[in-house]
Amino acid sequence: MRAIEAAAIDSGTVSGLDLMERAGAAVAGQIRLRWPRAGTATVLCGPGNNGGDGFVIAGHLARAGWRVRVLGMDSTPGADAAEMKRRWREIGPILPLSLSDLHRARDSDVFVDAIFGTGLTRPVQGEIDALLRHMGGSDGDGAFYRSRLVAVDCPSGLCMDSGAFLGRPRGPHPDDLRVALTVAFDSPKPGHLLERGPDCCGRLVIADIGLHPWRTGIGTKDGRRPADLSAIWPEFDIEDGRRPPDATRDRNAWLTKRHSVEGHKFHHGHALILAGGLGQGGAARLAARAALRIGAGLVTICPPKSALIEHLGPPDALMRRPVEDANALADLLQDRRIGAVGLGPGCGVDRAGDLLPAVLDSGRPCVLDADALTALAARGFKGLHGNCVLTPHAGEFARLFPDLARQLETVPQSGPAWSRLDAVRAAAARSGATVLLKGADTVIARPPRDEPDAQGQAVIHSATDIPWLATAGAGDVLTGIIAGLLARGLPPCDAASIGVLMHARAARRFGPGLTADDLPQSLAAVLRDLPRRDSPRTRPAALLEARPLRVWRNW
Ligand SMILES: NC(=O)C1=CN([C@@H]2O[C@H](COP(=O)(O)OP(=O)(O)OC[C@H]3O[C@@H](n4cnc5c(N)ncnc54)[C@H](OP(=O)(O)O)[C@@H]3O)[C@@H](O)[C@H]2O)[C@@H](O)CC1
Ligand SMILES: Nc1ncnc2c1ncn2[C@@H]1O[C@H](COP(=O)(O)OP(=O)(O)O)[C@@H](O)[C@H]1O
Ligand SMILES: [K+]
Repeated sequence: MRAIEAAAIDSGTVSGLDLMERAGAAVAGQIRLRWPRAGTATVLCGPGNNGGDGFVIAGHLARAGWRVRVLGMDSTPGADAAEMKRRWREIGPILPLSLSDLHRARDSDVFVDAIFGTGLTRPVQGEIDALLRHMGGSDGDGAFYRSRLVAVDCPSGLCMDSGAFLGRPRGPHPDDLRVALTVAFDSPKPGHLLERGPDCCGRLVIADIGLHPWRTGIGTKDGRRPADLSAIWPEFDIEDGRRPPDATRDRNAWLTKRHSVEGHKFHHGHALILAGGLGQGGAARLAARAALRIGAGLVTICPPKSALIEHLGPPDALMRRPVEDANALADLLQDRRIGAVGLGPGCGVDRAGDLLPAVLDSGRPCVLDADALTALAARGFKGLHGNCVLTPHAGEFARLFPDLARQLETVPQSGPAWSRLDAVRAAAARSGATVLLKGADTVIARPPRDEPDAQGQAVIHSATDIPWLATAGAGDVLTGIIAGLLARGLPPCDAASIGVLMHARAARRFGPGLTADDLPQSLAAVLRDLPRRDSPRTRPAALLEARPLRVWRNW
């Protein structure tokens, strides 16, 4: 964000003061939209530019007829914030940013948290810490403040790179400041989507402050985006927010129409799903059904011979072929038409460990999940290659990468804190495979390549609005979706990212009461409704509301 802002300011087209004015105006506008009757507002201003935004907000609300109280610090901010502070002083006083002055402001309809934003570098301490904890609720009236709090960029104390509160143990904490509305600028940041972010930010609104040209590269002097940003801003696509960009619509057309009119089923790929012993077949069958639904031309499920009987029922579209051991699998994989392999769900750790070398030696794109990950943790990463996708949940991730998982649990003492994004990128670099860490805040990273543009590309997918997706077998369905997309020819990181997106959309579309069995069926409806080139524009692009957090973000 800082690099984009710097590029915008360096271009001479816009000044820091302009950006601050736009940011403050956007927040004031959101407040007036949600509290249409002018009331009483208390604006809490910190020492930096976040505080600068606060002074702008105070001015806008005052001019709109609100009674505004500003609490601020006795500090000398940078030039832009100092100018905004000076302008506010022409309108009203600045009271001390203290707990006692906050208590005197309890008649307020709205409290604006403009204390810290993206510039937080260390845990908050002293009087401001006490004030934030009071509003958070551990020793105060949290529910009272929560319904009235509007955060500028983020709730203060939250690290925007990680979604962790600096100085606090990871995970929910009674002191965490949770707000009703967060207005952030230009784009959601990782901290809005990861860990505590979604819960603490409340309703998240992304306000456009005119930085697109420097995000996408249009309008910079040499016509390119700043080089160091290319890896983190390749795509921007918020579901339901606005008409999808061309790349997304091309992708949607590909997903629904398949390749060409002349194509036959083999052109749409053949996926192999390996299954386990008798009585364990459900997980693999879920994966196989999902691979069929996402559009693989053929899907074969491969249990050992003794378990074949378990797979004789529907779906009839599924092919069955017994695979006894690694040799049999290696023979089968001589067939070049088999485009991808799914290994792990319901396989049994021993069988998965036995079959794993044959899968890896074939060089075939593969998804390794569940028991295959446990087997992998025991044997190490040798043989993994760039066409492998690992799909661990948190427990499996800790088995595979214990040091990275431990680092994610330490109390962060400085910003930017080590994040899930960092951990998954490190895991991808170490294993040489695409890694997908499952959860409400799924993170996907591919191993770094030599080209600078592609280095460490990662994706965050937020599914905090669909808790019913956390149901037995949902992960098996995801394995099948990704295997199906790999068989259809998508590169591993794309197959993983698009797979997660389709998986979540299927759950969202079905709604509460979902079981994993419903997901493949629901996928058909999702594919049917994907916006395509002729889809109408649904909302103006200026304000993107990302709540429920249906944010698909490619970093
Ligand atoms: N740049 C732009 O063009 C635009 C930026 N915009 C806005 O600016 C925000 C970012 O501004 P920012 O970089 O000034 O950081 P901010 O979050 O205000 O805090 C920094 C201050 O806090 C201090 N500090 C840090 N940690 C602390 C602690 N634990 N306890 C105590 N102090 C602590 C730190 O001091 P220092 O670390 O230097 O000692 C510094 O003084 C961004 O979120 C958005 O709202 C918009 O206006 C759009 C245009
Ligand atoms: N709180 C949550 N909200 C939304 N989705 C979740 C949540 N927790 C987990 N998920 C998703 O649910 C699925 C569960 O997969 P997994 O843990 O492998 O379960 P299983 O092994 O039972 O299939 C994953 O896609 C994961 O991202
Ligand atoms: K803030």
